[in-house]
Amino acid sequence: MSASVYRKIVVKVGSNVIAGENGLPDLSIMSQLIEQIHQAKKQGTEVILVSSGAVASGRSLFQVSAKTDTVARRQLLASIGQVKLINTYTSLLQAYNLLCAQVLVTKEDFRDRIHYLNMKSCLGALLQHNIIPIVNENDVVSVTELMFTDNDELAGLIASMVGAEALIILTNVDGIYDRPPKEPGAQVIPLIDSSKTDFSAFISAEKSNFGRGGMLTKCSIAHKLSLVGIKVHIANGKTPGIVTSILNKETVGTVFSTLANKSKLKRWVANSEGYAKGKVLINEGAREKLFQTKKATSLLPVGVVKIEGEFAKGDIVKIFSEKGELVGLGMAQYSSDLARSAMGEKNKKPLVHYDYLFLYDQAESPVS
Ligand SMILES: Nc1ncnc2c1ncn2[C@@H]1O[C@H](COP(=O)(O)OP(=O)(O)O)[C@@H](O)[C@H]1O
Ligand SMILES: N[C@@H](CCC(=O)OP(=O)(O)O)C(=O)O
Repeated sequence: MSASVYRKIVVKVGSNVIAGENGLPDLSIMSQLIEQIHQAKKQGTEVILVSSGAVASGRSLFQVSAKTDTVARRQLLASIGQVKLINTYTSLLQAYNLLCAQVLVTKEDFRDRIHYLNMKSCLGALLQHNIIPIVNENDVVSVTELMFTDNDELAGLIASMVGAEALIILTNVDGIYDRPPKEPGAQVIPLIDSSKTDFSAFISAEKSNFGRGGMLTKCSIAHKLSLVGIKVHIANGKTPGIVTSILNKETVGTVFSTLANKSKLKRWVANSEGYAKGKVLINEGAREKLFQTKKATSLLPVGVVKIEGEFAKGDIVKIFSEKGELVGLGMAQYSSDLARSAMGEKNKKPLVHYDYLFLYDQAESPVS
């Protein structure tokens, strides 16, 4: 058996892969997936599974009355269905003498560095003990604005957190097509240059029956992960042996090229955009200095022209150029009040230290 191309991967499986035509979980697909995870582990790859499918599983157990409102309906189905989903994985893994762990998370758990580190050490301990973490959103408490866009976003955050080399997104199409998949002549794009950010030319907002975010979310996550050196594969989870094929370097599905590797701290910052508390506007001189110098440069108050919103020490802030472009993200070293008083002044402590500064550096060349 050849060694896998990756040492650590996150595999995300969508509701439409887990669920058959009738919306109920498809046992043969799930067992195929588990068999491939077992195979990957034998090839020396650590695997974290991010699995959707709680709502679909709930549907197979219980019929919610038509009068129940949409939020309660989802909570009900997901909370009932998650038990079945994890039990199904547990029994499928038993055949290989493997244990799994249920990890249910919310957006809040990614909000600050302490929560983030707690979750990270739990996942680390599970992997160390050869247990497969199976992650899903905690749909009981994650409602409306507290929700992740979808589990693709969650999987991206997990991949970044654990320092995975790749995220494999298993969906119900063969990859990203050069036009809506049902259009005649549509072809899968094998490799996408991650420095591109506009995917709207060939990706429609169309979603599969039970999907939440659609293909555009997958692309924007793939783009973000490529900036921190994580490869993203998008492939059809219903195709037998698909994970094994990817790990054996076969050309299947779509892969996003990666850009230069970044430190773990920068990975965390890079994936924290959704949690930013305030905005920092910098002048052109500061922007040039941050981008052009070969030296590690921190963001100093002298280059800051405006602070918007309130933030505390340790919060993530968005950094904008004077033209209004989002140029980066950083962790503030002090509060918005102190930042306002230091703004424009020389010889002040950096507002964002270089180690906690992530710049959207489009100039880096892809290293696919
Ligand atoms: N260019 C494209 N290539 C592939 N899929 C596309 C494209 N444009 C839109 N889609 C839609 O994206 C869907 C996959 O996203 P989604 O429904 O969120 O799946 P999942 O449940 O696996 O997360 C496909 O079924 C397809 O309908
Ligand atoms: N947490 C939900 C899945 C939500 C979700 O993002 O679904 P999908 O777009 O199919 O990955 C569930 O388990 O049913």
